[in-house]
Amino acid sequence: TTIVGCIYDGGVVIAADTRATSGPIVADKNCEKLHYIAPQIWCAGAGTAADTEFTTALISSQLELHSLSTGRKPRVVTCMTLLKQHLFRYQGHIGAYLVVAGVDPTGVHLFTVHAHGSTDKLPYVTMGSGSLAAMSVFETQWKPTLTQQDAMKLCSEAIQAGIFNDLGSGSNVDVAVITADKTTLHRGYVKPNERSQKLKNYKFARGTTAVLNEKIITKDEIGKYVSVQTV
Ligand SMILES: C#CCCCC(=O)N[C@@H](Cc1ccccc1)C(=O)N[C@@H](CC(C)C)B(O)O
Repeated sequence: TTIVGCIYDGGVVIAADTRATSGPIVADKNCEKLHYIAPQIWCAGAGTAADTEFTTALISSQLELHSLSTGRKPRVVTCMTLLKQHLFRYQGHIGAYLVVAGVDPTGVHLFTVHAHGSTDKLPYVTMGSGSLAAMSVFETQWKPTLTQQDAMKLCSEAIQAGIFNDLGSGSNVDVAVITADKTTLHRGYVKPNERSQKLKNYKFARGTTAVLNEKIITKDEIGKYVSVQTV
């Protein structure tokens, strides 16, 4: 996985690749790594797919209950604190590595939360197996004055660095843009690895493969050819 976050003068952008792996196998070529926490708080996840999915859903629920009880909009720092306390309690056994981003009444915020419970608050962040490729893009191109378009392009390029240089990352770029007035999710913002049309269509007419012999058998003779256990 390659996931990134970047603050700009009006909000925050997070982005992710869409590859899920199981060892050398690509288990999912288009999975979703950007998770909804609250209307203006979203989370990008790396690590164990199940852990990132369930942990973000759990904290989203806890944050909504907290927001209802306080009668206030949820804060990004509250989300980060709930996540770090949960993950710390499980001593790293919940393999969730998260970029938490959003806008709340106190401003624009971007955090990272690691599986063991450590957190960072930064203007730009990268995580996952492709994080070094992505960070090379930020360290060479980030600047304090970025427009929304600049930030979206920079995050997209950082994800593409992971997609093309890290085998744990691939396929498409998903992007979420969070500002004071709305959140926009761009699923498939860039699709740099779409398969081209196959050169030929490999549909062969019936009879292309010769039938060498044919045997008609009755239903109760099937047992001779196929072992079928009836439980
Ligand atoms: C099989 C299957 C479904 C996905 C398994 C699965 O969690 N893959 C993990 C790698 C991993 C981790 C721990 C144990 C085994 C395999 C994976 O692809 N993580 C990516 C992010 C998630 C959200 C898709 B990324 O960090 O590379």
